[in-house]
Amino acid sequence: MVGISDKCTEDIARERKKCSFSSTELTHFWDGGVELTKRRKLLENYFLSDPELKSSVPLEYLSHKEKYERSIKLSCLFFKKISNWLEHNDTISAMEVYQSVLGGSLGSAVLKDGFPFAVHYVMFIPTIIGQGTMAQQAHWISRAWNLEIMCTYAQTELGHGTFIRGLETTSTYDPDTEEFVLHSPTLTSYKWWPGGLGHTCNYAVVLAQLYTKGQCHGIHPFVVQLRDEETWMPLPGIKIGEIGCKLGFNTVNNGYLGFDHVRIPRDRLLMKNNKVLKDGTYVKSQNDKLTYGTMIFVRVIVVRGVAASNLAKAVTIATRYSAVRRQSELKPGEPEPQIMEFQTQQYKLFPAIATVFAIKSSATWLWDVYNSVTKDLDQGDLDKLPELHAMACCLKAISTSDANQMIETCRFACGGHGYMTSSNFPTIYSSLTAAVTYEGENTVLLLQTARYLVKAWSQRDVTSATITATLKYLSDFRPSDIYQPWSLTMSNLAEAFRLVAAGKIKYCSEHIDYLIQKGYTSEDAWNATSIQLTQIAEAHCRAFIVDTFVKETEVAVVSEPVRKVLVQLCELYSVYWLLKNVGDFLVYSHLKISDVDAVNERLAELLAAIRPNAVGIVDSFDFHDDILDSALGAYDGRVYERIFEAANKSPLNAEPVNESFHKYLKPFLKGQM
Ligand SMILES: CCCCCCCC/C=C\CCCC(=O)SCCNC(=O)CCNC(=O)[C@H](O)C(C)(C)COP(=O)(O)OP(=O)(O)OC[C@H]1O[C@@H](n2cnc3c(N)ncnc32)[C@H](O)[C@@H]1OP(=O)(O)O
Ligand SMILES: Cc1cc2nc3c(=O)[nH]c(=O)nc-3n(C[C@H](O)[C@H](O)[C@H](O)COP(=O)(O)OP(=O)(O)OC[C@H]3O[C@@H](n4cnc5c(N)ncnc54)[C@H](O)[C@@H]3O)c2cc1C
Repeated sequence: MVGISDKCTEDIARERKKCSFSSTELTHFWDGGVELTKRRKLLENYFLSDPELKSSVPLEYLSHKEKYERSIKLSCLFFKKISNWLEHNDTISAMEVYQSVLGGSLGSAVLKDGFPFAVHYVMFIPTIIGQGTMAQQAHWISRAWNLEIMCTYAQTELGHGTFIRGLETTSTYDPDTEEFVLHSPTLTSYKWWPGGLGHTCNYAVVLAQLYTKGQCHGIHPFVVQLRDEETWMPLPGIKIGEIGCKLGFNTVNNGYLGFDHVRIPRDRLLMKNNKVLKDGTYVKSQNDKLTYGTMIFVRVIVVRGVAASNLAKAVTIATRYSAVRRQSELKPGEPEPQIMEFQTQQYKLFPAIATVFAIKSSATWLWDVYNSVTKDLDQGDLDKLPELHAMACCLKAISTSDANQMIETCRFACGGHGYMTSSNFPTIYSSLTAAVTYEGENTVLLLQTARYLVKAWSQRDVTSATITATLKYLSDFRPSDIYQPWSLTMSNLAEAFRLVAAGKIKYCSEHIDYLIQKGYTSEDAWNATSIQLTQIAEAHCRAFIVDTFVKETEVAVVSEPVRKVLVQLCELYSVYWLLKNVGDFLVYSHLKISDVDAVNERLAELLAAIRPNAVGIVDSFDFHDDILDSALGAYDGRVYERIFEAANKSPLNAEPVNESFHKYLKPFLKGQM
């Protein structure tokens, strides 16, 4: 084995030397500034240096029950440590600390397979803020924030996750006792999935159909106590448990919950938006979709906190591995090349790197818009809610779906070793792929965006004076029939994405109208167009992402070498997605068949240009080795030693002969069984 390590470390060191820009500067850009990098590192040192938060036995070798028990122990230690930090440091806000802990990176170094407390912070508290009156906020936020209670968000049921108007749990108001009576009338009405619900939480926001004076008013949020605060026993009428093993999230303690006529006081209905008065009178809010606010919040944070962050990890592992792994021959007789020299390998890695930066720039836009719309909502101004909803839906869907596919591609890029748990791809993949489904299944979310786009198309002339920035290209749209020469400038590429989106939206709208004229109902026409409808949402989202990325590269306060890298990545993102959907560009943009060769050439040039900087770029994500947790992706490149060390942690290697030999194999081989 002597020498292997040196060769790998030399290979990766050489990569770093040939980098044309400062990786540290790109880290600062990625974090949002020098100060934010400092703060992130401070927090990482504080948590990751604590031996109590490290585990000697890898998670995968524990039983399901042991995994859960360890996750609770580590979560308690971890959150205790957060409280200690916040007590003694006021330089970093609580919000920032929780973001970095729950935001997919720091937390994953401690609990690889997810936190049972995550939904408490990410959904319960935001729901109280968004849906509770001032008095309810004062009561519940202080209890939840001080960790006197542990809470979850119980919306999905066994029978319905997407179609939340179809939820079956009922909450019927009884004016005589001024209570609501919660009930699960069927098996399919059992709550199913909420994180931490199984054994970790004693309170939940429960979404249920509100009945008062014999009338149903649709789904509303109620704070419900599930377990006794001392004994943790389920309260009378509460049927509760854990839903069992899953592809991932096995330490999140997702649970089920049923109610048998459980009574709760009237003030447990969160009444910021809708109210039930003592006598049972229902008072409706301006917009019944305000009840859906928490979902928007989570969709917004998933884009960067889950999609970009997990893809960045995967591509860091695969790129570093590709710099030290040598295989095959490029030219006969020459030494085996680093696998990153193969153009096909570059095509697996570099578009994923570009996608991380692309998602990040859109995520920043989305977060800013979310904060500004939330302020408007507090003033009663709902004008920008539809645009926020439409963009949160498509960005959540496209970012998680791209990350899902690209993480798999990064695993493929690592050959057989990518399939080892010690590569960390299984955990990265399983935690990301869940996001394709949770918080709104992606197809369903794309159809929400499509609904907004089709509506915007029909109104584009009437509203062109007030049209929002993300839709302006629809009112500017002129079909691309008039010949215009194709060019590979960024402005032409961005324009081509807009033309494709607008052209496809126009086609879908006309197709729906055509089917309706043929006698379809509008619902049937919608369903019969829905494949293309999901594609218009994707096209709109891609055009938006390209546009946002281009603008970011123009205004970023960075040195010229860093800007050059960003521009190359932006162009690669555009060219890659153009070629993936080349048919659409031929139909709807100025691209002609005779131009396609030049686009393919440009792709090859960009891959070659990014090649020398690839390791430097992924280094700029600056993942601590404990966060990456990968035998293939550690900073020093000592891949083979780490794979070997990880294999020797297998409990099977603790003894030379396993007892199953004596019990079964030997009698079997000797014909005695
Ligand atoms: C730092 C990062 C850390 C992150 C860590 C995350 C870890 C957490 C892990 C897991 C958590 C997962 C939690 C969950 O999954 S909770 C459950 C989430 N469930 C869903 O998302 C359900 C999806 N379904 C829906 O959202 C809706 O039911 C629907 C698909 C939108 C359909 O609803 P409905 O049928 O009522 O609506 P319509 O289609 O008829 O549309 C009516 C109009 O309403 C508008 N609309 C819809 N939704 C919203 C919204 N959220 N906000 C604003 N407006 C909305 C829609 O556009 C229609 O408008 P129109 O004007 O056209 O009539
Ligand atoms: C890891 C994980 C954690 C979760 N955590 C929570 C939680 O904390 N709290 C909570 O309440 N929930 C939680 N969920 C539930 C999650 O929000 C739902 O699973 C999700 O919203 C999808 O709903 P569903 O499972 O009913 O899928 P379905 O809606 O049954 O989807 C099945 C298929 O039907 C298609 N489909 C459905 N409706 C339409 C339509 N209108 N048009 C076209 N196609 C359609 C979908 O595209 C999909 O292909 C979690 C789920 C997971 C996987």
